[in-house]
Amino acid sequence: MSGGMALHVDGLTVAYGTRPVVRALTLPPISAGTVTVLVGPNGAGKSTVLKALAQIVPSSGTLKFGDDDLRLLSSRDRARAIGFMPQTVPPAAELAVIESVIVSLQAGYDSADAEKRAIAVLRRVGIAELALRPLDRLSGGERQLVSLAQTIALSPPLLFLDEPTSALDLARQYDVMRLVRSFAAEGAAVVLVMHDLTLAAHWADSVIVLNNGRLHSAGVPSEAITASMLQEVYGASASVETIRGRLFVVPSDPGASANTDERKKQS
Ligand SMILES: Nc1ncnc2c1ncn2[C@@H]1O[C@H](COP(=O)(O)OP(=O)(O)OP(=O)(O)O)[C@@H](O)[C@H]1O
Repeated sequence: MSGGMALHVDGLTVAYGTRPVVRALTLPPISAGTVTVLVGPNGAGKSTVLKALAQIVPSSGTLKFGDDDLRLLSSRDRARAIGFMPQTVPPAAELAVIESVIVSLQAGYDSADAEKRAIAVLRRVGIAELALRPLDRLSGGERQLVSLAQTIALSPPLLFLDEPTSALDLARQYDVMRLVRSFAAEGAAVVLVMHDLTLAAHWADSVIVLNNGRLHSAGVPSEAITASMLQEVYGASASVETIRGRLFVVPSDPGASANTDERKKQS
């Protein structure tokens, strides 16, 4: 943890038109040096919360990092302070991968050494070999990794990542989660939206459960991810098992095991 700094979200409210989507949301302080995962059903308001934190959508309420009011930052200071990775990767401009990272670097710094720094960022994300490839000729997963590289380029102390592993294969998911932990180890406060609760439980320090634009519960993964929460918030029948000290969400749909038995019989 870096000196007890924390992100404070108090009374956050967001409306699209006249429809409130996030309602007076107050979160537990999100400490620098930790990974927090925001979970909840489709439409709960997770992406909207991240966008409000990154000030991509207008909102009201308090947003502070330590003593700094995030709403008062200049656009350059904001680019240095906040990295936001959207759920949907923006349409590919006609740029090479390395150029897209240089553009992100230039949002916060003068361009000295930008190329060298961009290469270091691509290495860190494990995609240096893509440097000269045009963005619009990448696979979905490659494109998502480039989006992550753009987001972390300026090493911001606040990282907001919306489903950063959704297009990735299993090994790459683990790579990205390891990377996320390393940003936290270097002092960042990282907030991710994720749907995979088992993956979230393995990597997060805290889990925040959103339901219908409000805080349902929050805590360490074993406190927040429970069978009763899954039933209440998702309407899902599942149990939460601990295997070798790790938490797993296991569906209790009897149809699922019947299918498995059926498959065994057939093979
Ligand atoms: N630009 C927009 N204009 C109007 N309504 C929106 C807009 N974006 C989202 N919404 C609505 O706001 C609510 C919250 O959406 P949001 O994307 O924050 O949910 P989410 O929890 O991230 O969902 P998902 O898990 O499906 O990505 C939804 O009802 C959605 O339809």
